[in-house]
Amino acid sequence: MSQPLYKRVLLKASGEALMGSQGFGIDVTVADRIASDIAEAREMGVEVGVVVGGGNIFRGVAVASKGGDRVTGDHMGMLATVINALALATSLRKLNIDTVVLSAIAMPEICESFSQRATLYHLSLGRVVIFAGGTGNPFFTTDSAAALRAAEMGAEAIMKGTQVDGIYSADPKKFPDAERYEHLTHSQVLEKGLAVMDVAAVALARENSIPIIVFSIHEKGGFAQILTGGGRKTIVSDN
Ligand SMILES: Nc1ncnc2c1ncn2[C@@H]1O[C@H](COP(=O)(O)OP(=O)(O)OP(=O)(O)O)[C@@H](O)[C@H]1O
Ligand SMILES: O=c1ccn([C@@H]2O[C@H](COP(=O)(O)O)[C@@H](O)[C@H]2O)c(=O)[nH]1
Repeated sequence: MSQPLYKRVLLKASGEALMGSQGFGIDVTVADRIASDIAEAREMGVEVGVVVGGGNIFRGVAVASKGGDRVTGDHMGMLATVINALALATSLRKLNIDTVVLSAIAMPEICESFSQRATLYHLSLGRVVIFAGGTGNPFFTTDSAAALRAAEMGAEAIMKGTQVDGIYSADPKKFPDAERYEHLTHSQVLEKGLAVMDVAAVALARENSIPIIVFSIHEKGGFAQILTGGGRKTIVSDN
């Protein structure tokens, strides 16, 4: 097995990817596959924190766009990320991977509450830590939560596992001729307005000098490949 380049990373797993071909909700076979990729990373000795999106269930803008209250919509979106976190934890535990869910919104009957201290404690015991509930605040996204938790857990990189295999000159789903970048700086992502990740997330990663690696979460074994320096991806770093 190749040596990983990182000891501790934050995986941002696409919520939308979890629905598979269903169009909504969670396809357990997809959750199981993503869990097996995380298990592979653990077998390599990499400490893993995970933020899961909620796009397969709910995004706050859906309420706002129909004249509803954005904050309530965002609360619904954050609850969606808790559902996804519980599903992914279930898939990991089926593989005997010790996993804990820490939520930014207290719900003690369901999971532990987030704190940096709890995070570092669970990581030190070799557990996968899944961060649920985003940042706990409306008007943010789980990309921002990923950058925030990466900084708090001392992650060496944010691995954004998404629907596409890197950052392109334009959204490759809308512009098939768009070209993939191998490498960008955080500032270039912001200056060029490349919308694969939101501005707040990229700015926070830049401020804390945390590289972001964008890759496709649909590739089985793709996460381990990226961790060892292979695979198709875009690397965003300081220079
Ligand atoms: N310049 C770009 N390069 C690559 N992807 C882009 C770009 N601009 C827009 N995108 C789109 O951004 C999407 C990723 O955005 P987003 O983070 O919302 O999705 P996600 O990873 O599925 O997250 P969620 O967890 O919210 O479901 C890609 O699937 C792609 O279609
Ligand atoms: O910190 C956060 C994170 C998320 N939200 C809301 O949840 C949904 C789902 O997250 P995605 O990142 O879009 O997958 C998001 O659209 C927001 O409505 C939030 O309010 N705060």
